[in-house]
Amino acid sequence: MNPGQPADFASVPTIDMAGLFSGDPAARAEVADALARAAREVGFFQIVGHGIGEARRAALLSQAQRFFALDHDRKMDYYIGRSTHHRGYVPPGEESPDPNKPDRKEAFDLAFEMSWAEAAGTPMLGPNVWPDLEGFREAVYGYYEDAFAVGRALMEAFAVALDLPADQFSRHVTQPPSQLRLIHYPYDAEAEDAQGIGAHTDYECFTLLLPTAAGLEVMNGAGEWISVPYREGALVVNIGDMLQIWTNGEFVATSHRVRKVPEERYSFPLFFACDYHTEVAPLPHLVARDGAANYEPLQAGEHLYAQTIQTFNYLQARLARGEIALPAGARGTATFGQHARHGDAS
Ligand SMILES: O=C(O)CCC(=O)C(=O)O
Ligand SMILES: [Fe+2]
Repeated sequence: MNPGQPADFASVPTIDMAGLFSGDPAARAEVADALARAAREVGFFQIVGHGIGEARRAALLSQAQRFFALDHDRKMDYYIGRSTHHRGYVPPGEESPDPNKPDRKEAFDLAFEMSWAEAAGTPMLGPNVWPDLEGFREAVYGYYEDAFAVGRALMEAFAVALDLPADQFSRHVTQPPSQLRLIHYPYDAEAEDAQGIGAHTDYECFTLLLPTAAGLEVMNGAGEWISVPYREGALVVNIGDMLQIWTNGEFVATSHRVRKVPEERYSFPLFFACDYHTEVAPLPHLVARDGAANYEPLQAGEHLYAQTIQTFNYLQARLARGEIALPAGARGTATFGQHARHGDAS
């Protein structure tokens, strides 16, 4: 298999991860192997048996609906362009993986809760911005903590499946810039094939996404778009750039997109990152096995920051005014993933 390339898969597998939480080593190994196989061949899978209950998921959705139903002006009180460290409301048109095609979506962005002292001036880190809505913070951050725990279990299972110590990756996860986005894709019958989110890979280690409907499509090794079916209560997991590098391309950061939605849709991705200052380089034993390192190392937080600067209008404006700078050695967008090679036309 080519490093960083998925197989010509025709569907996205579903894996029951409950065995990971059992005390039975054989059950844990079986789940870990299934996860690693999917990470290698598809870069995407759905998980059930993750233990995040219906009440938790429903509370997240109802708070997101409540927030997005506010007047535009009220939402703009929390505009991300007012934040020093990328927290708050992202209005439609603010963000575009392809600058000529802005996404048709709005979002609310938060991340790992941290004090200013802990953030110590690091870009992307700091306290969250919370809307003045009773119960919002508890519901949303409660979901964050549950999904974060599932992410940690997955990360440890990936390490075990690669014959590494269980904490090989997770020891780099103490106060990471892992973001939870509440995304709202409004339905607009008039919109002419306006994409929900353009083709891209995710920048972090992996993403855990809770959607409310189908709509997500992923690109297989042949350049064909494959739909991810909606499965109530399942989380969609996909590998991001950092785990592709760490595994020397054994796990693939698969390109994905959301086209014009046929109905109103919400989705809640948690982008599971490692700590800002982590150097992510192909692991030595995988380089030895493969005979070469397939990727240059990158600095986790800087990769995230550089990609974010390149896709958000307000950060582009700060860059143009000289208020911020792109980290040295920043990769362009679409460095990872197959969509640049195949083109992202349907
Ligand atoms: O809404 C979705 O299903 C996909 C969202 C996504 O890919 C992202 O936010 O990176
Ligand atoms: Fe994504």
